[in-house]
Amino acid sequence: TTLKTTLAGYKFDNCMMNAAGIRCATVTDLAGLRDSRAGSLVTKSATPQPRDGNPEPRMRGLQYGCINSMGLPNHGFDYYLNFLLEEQKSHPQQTNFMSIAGTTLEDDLSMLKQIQESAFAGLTELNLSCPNVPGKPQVGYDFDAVERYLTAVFAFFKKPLGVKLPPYFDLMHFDQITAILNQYPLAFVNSINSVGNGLMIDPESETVLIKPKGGFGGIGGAYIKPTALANVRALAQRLNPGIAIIGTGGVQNGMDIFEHILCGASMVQVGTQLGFEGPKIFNRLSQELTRIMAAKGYDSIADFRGKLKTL
Ligand SMILES: O=C(O)c1[nH]c(=O)[nH]c(=O)c1Cl
Repeated sequence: TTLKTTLAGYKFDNCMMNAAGIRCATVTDLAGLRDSRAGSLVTKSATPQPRDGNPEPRMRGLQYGCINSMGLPNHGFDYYLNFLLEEQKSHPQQTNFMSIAGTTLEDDLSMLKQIQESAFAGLTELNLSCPNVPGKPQVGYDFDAVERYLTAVFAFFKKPLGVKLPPYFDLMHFDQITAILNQYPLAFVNSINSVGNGLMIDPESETVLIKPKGGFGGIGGAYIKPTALANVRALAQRLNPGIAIIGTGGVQNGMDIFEHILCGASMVQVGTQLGFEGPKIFNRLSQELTRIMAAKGYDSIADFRGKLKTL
């Protein structure tokens, strides 16, 4: 039984990795992921300059997941590109991802131009779905903007690139977004980001839990697995076969990873639960998934990827 996977022509020893934003903001965090059983790592979404992010408290663990309104705190584009370039020299056997989330198209294009001209040989994840920058709507919910962004990007960017999408909740929206995405040479689509602008309350103190945006924040964890699986499945059913899918959302155990792959994912990312358990979680998840596959008689994830049955 093997957990290895391929995505956009790149080989990974393990089909699981971190989700951008969780335990990946500093070199120490990133080295911890590299030294774990994860098959790859993705950096915290970068902006051209370092950002402090939103006022605290801005993230809270909950009974079945978490709420966050971090506001894109990060050490800036150069910090993460430098880490990834060093990694290529010290650990050439692992392919990594760089996540970028400019607050304007110009910022995204500027970072992509620097990636294009750099020696970075991994994959780029263009985050179109940060729900927590006050005053900035999610690009992923503005289909004309998605078209404008991808047309501008692919006018010059030749390295492997995918997009991180927000969750959609209407079958027409799945049709519309995939009709756009299928027009571009995307290496992958990563679905989903947190379910935006949820609200969690402390009824004792009759107060919201986080400070930014009156308490509104992105929801992650077990709460969002049904939405995540539906998005992975709907995209897999509609995207050109050349566009791989990364499944993200609601993963707590090996069976959740199995379900994402059954829906069509070639790589599965772990966020909230990684935040709770740390990179050692990939030992547990790998063991659990291996046991599930062995019990079902599957040797590799290709044996069951996308093979969800309907009734
Ligand atoms: O507030 C954040 O930093 C954040 N939080 C999220 O839940 N998803 C994102 O893409 C980002 Cl960029």
